[in-house]
Amino acid sequence: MLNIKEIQTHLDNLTKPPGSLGRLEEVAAKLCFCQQTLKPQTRPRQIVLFAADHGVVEEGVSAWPAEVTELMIDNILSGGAASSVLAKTTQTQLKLVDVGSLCQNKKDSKFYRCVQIAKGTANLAKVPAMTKEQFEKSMQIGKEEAENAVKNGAKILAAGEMGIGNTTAASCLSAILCDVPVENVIGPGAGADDKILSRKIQVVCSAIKRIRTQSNGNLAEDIASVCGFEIAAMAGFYIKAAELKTVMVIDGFISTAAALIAEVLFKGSRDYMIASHCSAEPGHKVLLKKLQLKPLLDWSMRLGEGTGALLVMPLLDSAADVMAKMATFESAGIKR
Ligand SMILES: O=C(O)c1ccc[n+]([C@@H]2O[C@H](COP(=O)([O-])O)[C@@H](O)[C@H]2O)c1
Ligand SMILES: Cc1cc2nc[nH]c2cc1C
Repeated sequence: MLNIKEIQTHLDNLTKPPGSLGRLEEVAAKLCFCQQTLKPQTRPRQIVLFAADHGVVEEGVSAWPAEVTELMIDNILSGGAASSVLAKTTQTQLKLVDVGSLCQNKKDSKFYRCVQIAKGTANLAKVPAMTKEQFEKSMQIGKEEAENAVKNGAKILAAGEMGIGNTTAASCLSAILCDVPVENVIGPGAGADDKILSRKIQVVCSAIKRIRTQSNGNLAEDIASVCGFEIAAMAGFYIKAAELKTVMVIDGFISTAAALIAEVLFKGSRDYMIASHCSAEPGHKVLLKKLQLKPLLDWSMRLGEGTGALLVMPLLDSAADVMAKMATFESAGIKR
């Protein structure tokens, strides 16, 4: 078993003042510890984007109509989305899994899987978004995706999402799991104006109230009642990645809500997580704090789709290369 002390000793033997590569050293150490080697690998790697729709959109909580989820699925698969572009730039294989969008027809792409649990969740403002069975089924799909990716050789995993309305679900989850006031975790999502925002606050407050007054104490059921199929699938994906001791890069607000579900249901998952960035969505900070993860970037991004996770892949490449390729003081003949 390679321990942190041995990894740190190697880092300090490399030709640089100890600690002078700052957080790059932290990332390098995490890769080494998770992979149990001083020569960690960051390729091949895979990002799986989970897409789904949300019944709560009918309450007027998003600046966009639900149809945009399908249009973006098409865009992602045909290479025009930010995630498609960044996946190419960073040489990360991208797959899209539809776990519950409103799409009627299957798409024609080898990087696509359609396993719709339902055509969107139920409206969480009125009823539970999904049953516990649907929640478990979504998690299972995520687990399968992580398992397949690792079987196919992926050394680094990332998940992302596409789902109009999913910041409302993620806000509910954040308020429940972090036990903070709703105002601390609600933001404009994909561009809500003041009117939409105040409706969103009402909807989230009443869903939380319903859970707090009607919960039978089963946390998984409470989570399911405000979750999204793509969020549950990402949680399953992260749990399986942790079980397989594989490093996973976490994206934005919604992905981090799923990461917290994973940690709650499978303690220790966070040890394999690297937080790529802190989104402009206010709840993201709250979730990262709860998970005790320090994001690599704070670039005011708020797109989702796995874009933050993709953006930091070259940082992981650099960390791995530093570890594996730098000269040591001894090999370079430098006395300390
Ligand atoms: O990941 C984030 O931090 C993030 C922050 C704001 C919005 N999004 C994306 O915007 C969509 C949800 O926004 P909304 O306003 O429809 O709930 C969904 O497709 C997410 O990928 C993502
Ligand atoms: C255009 C658009 C692209 C997205 N990608 C992720 N969420 C999104 C939301 C919208 C509205």
